[in-house]
Amino acid sequence: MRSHTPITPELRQWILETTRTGHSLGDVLRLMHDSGYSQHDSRRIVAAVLDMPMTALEARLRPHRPNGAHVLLPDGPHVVIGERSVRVMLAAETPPLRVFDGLLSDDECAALIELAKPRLQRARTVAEDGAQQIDEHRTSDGMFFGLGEQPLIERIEARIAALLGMPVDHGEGLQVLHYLPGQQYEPHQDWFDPTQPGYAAITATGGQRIASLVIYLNTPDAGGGTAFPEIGLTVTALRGSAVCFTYESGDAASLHAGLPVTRGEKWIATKWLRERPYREPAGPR
Ligand SMILES: O=C(O)CCC(=O)C(=O)O
Ligand SMILES: [Fe+2]
Repeated sequence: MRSHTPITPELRQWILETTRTGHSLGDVLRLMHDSGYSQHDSRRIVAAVLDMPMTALEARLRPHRPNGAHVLLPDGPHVVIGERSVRVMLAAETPPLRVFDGLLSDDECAALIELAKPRLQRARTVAEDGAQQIDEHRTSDGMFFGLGEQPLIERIEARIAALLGMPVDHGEGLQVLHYLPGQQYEPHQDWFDPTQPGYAAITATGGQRIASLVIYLNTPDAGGGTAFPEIGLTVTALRGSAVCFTYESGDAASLHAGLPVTRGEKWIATKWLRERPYREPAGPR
């Protein structure tokens, strides 16, 4: 049995007052998470105090999506897409997550690395004002392919769309990242924080990010897995396999990190999906 955090009278009072004064359930859960409650505990407590079934609470947290686009994570054990049979190796519910094996062939992985190599630059993150910035928390080198830029990219994007049930045009261009020993990507969320000043600009085209797919293009000699510290899970980086996780309701549990490579190198390709069709902004990135 999982041990349950007790609901103190003060906490009960605070939840009732905060929701009564017009704050959303998302706000209440965010504040609880900020003061140290796990996502599971805060949802359970809020549902109990407001006398709502968990499923009703989860439904209230899900943003309205007028065009009905949702990522559909497959259950497996196999997903057959054209000539390929992709294996579903692991599933989690919070965050919704799947590990896929055999998503790309060894030849496809090698070809992606070769295409990316001459175009690598120090990877950037999105600053609070929406601008691209160099970030000490992300020490890898990276580059973006344009959507459908080459036949190989087009084929991979079509496979991802079929695997996740999302049209190709909801995807940002595929990003390739290269990590050397010691390089990592510290714990972060891929979705954009709606409270940050640059949010409107970043989401003007395509809206919020709703899911991430990280594909491993090689197998590091040691280290370099993708960790999900909120749920105590580390996905091993293995060539051709991938991890996909969704966060349609701005899920705190989707916190993740690219662990330091301790020996060898690590190559990944990341596909971020948007809630609406996305066209890449023109100009240098
Ligand atoms: O390197 C990894 O395993 C994770 C990469 C990642 O989180 C990202 O590209 O957003
Ligand atoms: Fe990420």
